[in-house]
Amino acid sequence: FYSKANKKNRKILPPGPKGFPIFGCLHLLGKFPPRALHKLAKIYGPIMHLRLGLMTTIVVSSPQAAEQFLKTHDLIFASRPPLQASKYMSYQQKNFAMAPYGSYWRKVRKICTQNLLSNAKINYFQPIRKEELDLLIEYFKEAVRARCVVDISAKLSALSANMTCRMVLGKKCSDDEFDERGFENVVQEGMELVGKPNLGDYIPQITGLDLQGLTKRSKAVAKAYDAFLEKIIDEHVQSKDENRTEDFVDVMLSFEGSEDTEKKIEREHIKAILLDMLAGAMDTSPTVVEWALSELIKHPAVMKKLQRELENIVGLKRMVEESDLEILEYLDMVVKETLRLHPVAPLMAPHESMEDCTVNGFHIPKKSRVIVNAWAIGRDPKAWNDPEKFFPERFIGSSVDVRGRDFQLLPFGSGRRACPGMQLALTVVKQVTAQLVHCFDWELPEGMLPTELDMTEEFGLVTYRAKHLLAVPSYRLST
Ligand code: HEM
Repeated sequence: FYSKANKKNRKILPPGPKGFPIFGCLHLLGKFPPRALHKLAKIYGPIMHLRLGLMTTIVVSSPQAAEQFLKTHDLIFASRPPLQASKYMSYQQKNFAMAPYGSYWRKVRKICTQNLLSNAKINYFQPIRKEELDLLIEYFKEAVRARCVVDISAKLSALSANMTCRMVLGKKCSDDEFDERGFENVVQEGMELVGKPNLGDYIPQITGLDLQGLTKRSKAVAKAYDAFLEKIIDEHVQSKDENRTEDFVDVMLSFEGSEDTEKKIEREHIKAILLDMLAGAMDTSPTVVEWALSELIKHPAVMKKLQRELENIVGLKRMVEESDLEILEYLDMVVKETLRLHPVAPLMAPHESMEDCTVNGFHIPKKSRVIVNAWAIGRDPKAWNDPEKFFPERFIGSSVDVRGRDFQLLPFGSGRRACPGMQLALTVVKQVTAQLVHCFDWELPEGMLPTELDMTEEFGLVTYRAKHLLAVPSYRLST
């Protein structure tokens, strides 16, 4: 009787590969973990258990399983695990993206969504985005005159840095006011460090050894960030210009002095949140545009079809305006298809369970780390026909969207921890992609054929192209 009852009450973890003592399955992650985990999920199933170091990790790899974790049991999985990189670079996880679930996270999410990421604020910053994009178009027009190759990846990254700094910090940031490596490089290094598996996060007993040198690098990046943010905040505090338009730093500083304990936040919180907004916006959107352009160059028929849509709706006598985006249906499909095959945060951000939970009959222990493999979900053959093919037409007549309602397409996540910057991101991605495709034809350098374009991915919290996208523009408009 006892043995029967025991069997009945036994908690069964999801299936998964057995690992080595101590290291667990860390060696299975390979160079590009989303692909390695996708392969393992084909063997063990869409809810898989792995021990990564000493940490219980659950990997979610199908739309149905993702719905269970991000909708049905959303609250239980709404926290984040502690990570070394965030400890050093985000002031002991005082930022918004990695804060554990609770009242602080709720307060910060509200401040950010109301004061930077609401539709009203996005519209308010529209002239800034237009000015910066116009400058980029002028730069490419110069390149047309000089008939030279341009580094699209580098220019997109600079465009995004300028737009983001102006929206968040109220001004562009030149490299010379940062550490000698330059602003964009340090932010990119920070993103890389957050995304790279750090052994200390998986085997806490060896954290102090810093075997990969990642903690040392995180501390150096944190020091550069801190000096920079202190300078920006001081400039805002000391500014006597009464005509200056209020930016996000001013808003955050108004909470520092708040009498209301519900709203009050300290200087370290402000710096951590500013960093989140910079990191959240700077690298993600340009990377999506970079992948979209790569796919369009690789698929000339899709490029032509998108250019035809722009010709019909916008015409060749003017550039694309943000107000045109609503009715550009094929552009919407191209962006969705890009995000399906290249979700720039392919493993999202890690979630952590706050309680024991049972999902599909499997026991998920409290404090498990949960990884949702958006990269694998976008390639699930049960959800997508011919999943490896770049084919925007698959969205014709389909209501599937990227906003977190449809679990087969999760580039921005879903549920409580879903991306709060989605609306801003989609506006920027669509506007920049449309403008570059409308204003220019693009040819690969040195006679390279579209089929020869290297599409290798470089894994990190944001997955970039391993090689910069280079191309030669020629101008299309009649103005
Ligand atoms: C195309 C661009 C972007 C993509 C693909 C993207 C994707 C994501 C994803 C997948 C997550 C994690 C969701 C989860 O863990 O469940 C996330 C979280 C987040 N994103 Fe984005 N994002 C983008 C742009 C932005 C922008 C422009 C901002 C802000 C200016 C931003 C700020 C954040 C923040 C603060 C979080 C953490 C939310 C939380 O933990 O509550 N993102 N994003």
